[in-house]
Amino acid sequence: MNASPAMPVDVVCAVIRRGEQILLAQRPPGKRLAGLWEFPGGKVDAGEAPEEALHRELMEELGCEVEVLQAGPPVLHEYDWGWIRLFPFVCVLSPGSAEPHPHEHTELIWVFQKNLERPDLAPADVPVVHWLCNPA
Ligand SMILES: Nc1nc2c([nH]c(=O)n2[C@@H]2O[C@H](COP(=O)(O)OP(=O)(O)OP(=O)(O)O)[C@@H](O)[C@H]2O)c(=O)[nH]1
Repeated sequence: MNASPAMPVDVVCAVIRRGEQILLAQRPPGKRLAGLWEFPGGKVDAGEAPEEALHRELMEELGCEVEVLQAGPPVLHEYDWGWIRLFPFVCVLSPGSAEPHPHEHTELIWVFQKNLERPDLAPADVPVVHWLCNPA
C-alpha cells in the first residue's frame, strides 16, 4: 500500500441499513485488521468509479445488490502500512436482492446504530460512525 496522504489507497464501504439496523462484517483471520468489524466494501480498482467498486465488492463479498441513498464524507486514515481514503455510502438492499452472505468475512451481524461505537471496529470506520450518529 502507498504511504503518502497525497496518494492514499481508495477504499469504498457500504453502510447498509435495514430499518434501524446496519450491517457489520468481521474481517477474517490472516488479513490486516483480522477479527475487527468493518462495513463491507474494498479497494477501488484503477479506472473504476467509487460507486462501481461498491457494487462489485458487495456482489463479490456478500452476493447482494444495493441502492445507494447517500455518499458520506471521505475519511483519510493512516495505518502502519499506509494511508487509505475511505468513501462511505449509505445504502439499502435493492428490492429482490439476495440476502447478504459472508463469502469472505468470518461473520455478518446487524446492529443498531447506537451500538456501532465499539472498540473492535476498524479504526478508519470510527469517523464514519461519528458522521452517522451526528449528521450535520
Ligand atoms: N472493506 C473495508 N475496508 C476497510 C474498512 N475500514 C478500513 O480501515 N478498511 C481497510 O481498507 C483496506 C482495503 O480493504 P480490502 O477489504 O480490499 O482489503 P483486503 O485486506 O481484503 O486486501 P489486502 O489484504 O490486499 O489489503 C483494508 O486494509 C481494510 O482494513 C471498511 O469499513 N471496509
